[in-house]
Amino acid sequence: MPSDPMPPLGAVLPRHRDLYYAGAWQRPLAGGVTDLTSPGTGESLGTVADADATDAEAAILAARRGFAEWRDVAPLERAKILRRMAQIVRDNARDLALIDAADCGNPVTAMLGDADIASAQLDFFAGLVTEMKGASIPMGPNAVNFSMREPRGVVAKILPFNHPFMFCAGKIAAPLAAGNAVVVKPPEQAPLSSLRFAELIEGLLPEGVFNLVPGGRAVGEVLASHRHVAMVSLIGSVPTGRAVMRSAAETIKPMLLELGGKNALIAFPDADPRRVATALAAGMNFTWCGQSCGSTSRGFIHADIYEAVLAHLREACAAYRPGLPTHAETTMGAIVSRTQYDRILDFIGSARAEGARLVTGGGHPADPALAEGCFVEPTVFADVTPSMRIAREEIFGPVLAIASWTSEAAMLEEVNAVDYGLTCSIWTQDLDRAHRTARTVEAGFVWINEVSKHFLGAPFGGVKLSGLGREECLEELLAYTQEKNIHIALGPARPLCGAGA
Ligand SMILES: NC(=O)c1ccc[n+]([C@@H]2O[C@H](COP(=O)([O-])OP(=O)(O)OC[C@H]3O[C@@H](n4cnc5c(N)ncnc54)[C@H](O)[C@@H]3O)[C@@H](O)[C@H]2O)c1
Repeated sequence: MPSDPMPPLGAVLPRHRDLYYAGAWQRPLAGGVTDLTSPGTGESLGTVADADATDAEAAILAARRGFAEWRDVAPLERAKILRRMAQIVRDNARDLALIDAADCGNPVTAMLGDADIASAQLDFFAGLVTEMKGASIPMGPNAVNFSMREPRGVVAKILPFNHPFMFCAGKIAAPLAAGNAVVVKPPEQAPLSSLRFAELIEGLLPEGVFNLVPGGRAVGEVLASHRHVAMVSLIGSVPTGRAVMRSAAETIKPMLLELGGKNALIAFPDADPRRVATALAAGMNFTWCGQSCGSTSRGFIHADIYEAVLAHLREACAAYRPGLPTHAETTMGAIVSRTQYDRILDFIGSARAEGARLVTGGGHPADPALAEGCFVEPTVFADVTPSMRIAREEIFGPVLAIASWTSEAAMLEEVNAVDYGLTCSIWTQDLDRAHRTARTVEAGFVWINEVSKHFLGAPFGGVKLSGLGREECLEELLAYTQEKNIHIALGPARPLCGAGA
């Protein structure tokens, strides 16, 4: 918990509400603006620019010019600038966390953790700049053949609403470290922390290297389809992933996609029911209302420990109490928007109608202080069957669906029956069984007797519909590079022969 009192929100909000490109603040060319509302209180947060396609093109052109300069900055110089950005994030963590709390509804104290993660990512990729290595290939005494890695060019980063600031600051680390210029499209629901970040790092990078275009889908579509964007990276939903792939097809753009999840937590009969219950609550990321791609929103609990786990689970969920996101003691925030709130309540209604057993939660909290905000209690349904909507669809809300099992084979079939494949958490004391299960589940990131955590350096990403590529590791840096092979003929000139096709 922060020791100093929280500053007033008005003192930390960004002064600039426009676009940032070519090293300066720019008005949207068609003058578009959109209103922002705080999801915790329903209060207005003012307006912000709503960029359109022509704005996106202007930012891309600025980024092209920025790239021409940035690619030639020595890697260790680039690293120094990234480290300065990391320090700026640390120095301003509380203000950035408060902006996100007001704008996206996540609790301010938890958002300080987002600032830690973003600054750690900036430092991590700063440390990897010289790992963008090529290789030499033996070709005999009269030639030198080597490959080198180059940055790709302009990289578009299209971001979702659940960790606005962490994604804006942390996810530009790898492309910038590799020598690319970036055009960031922040989430339309919560762009303010990205604008504040742009203010804070103003002047640190050459003009056009970091560009920020607040707007909606129209901006994303231009970024994904434009011939001068060399690569697109999206964190978002599966339908948006498909749309981005279609937009990028014309220009054969490489991409990184971090998409949705409907992840499983599996408990075997030898697992401790209390620890499993705590893991189920922690794995749901109730702090930010389950609005997390990696949330383990499906619990598969062996029948032997099923009721014991459910009994502990009520207590584990009680640790998360919805409260005003900007208050330091709040342990669970608000849903990002009225649209998402209505969607989540609709899922809860479907679970009731389809006969799931409500264990805890199930609606808006009774606290009158929260009446105007988009709050939903931590909600758990038991006896969920595979055909229910809450068993199959990503809710992106604080709704956990639990089922009991007796046949390991049938349970694993059900775990793998969804088209998503991001994370999975396995609870057992039997190492053979844990390892066998980890090999069988279709997921890109698996915890054994652990849940929710990410580990910088360990590849994070999904299989099946959950995405393409891996982040938070060396592979992320390398994804923003392309290989060029160079062959140098040495010695006296010889007749050309054996020319390639
Ligand atoms: N795998 C991960 O690491 C990860 C992390 C966080 C969130 N997510 C996923 O994000 C989703 C929730 O976030 P959201 O509702 O903001 O997602 P979303 O897909 O609605 O929007 C994400 C971003 O894409 C933009 N966008 C929307 N349509 C577009 C189009 N046709 N072309 C280009 N851009 C477009 C949006 O404006 C926004 O900036 C969930 O599905 C969640 O699982 C995944």
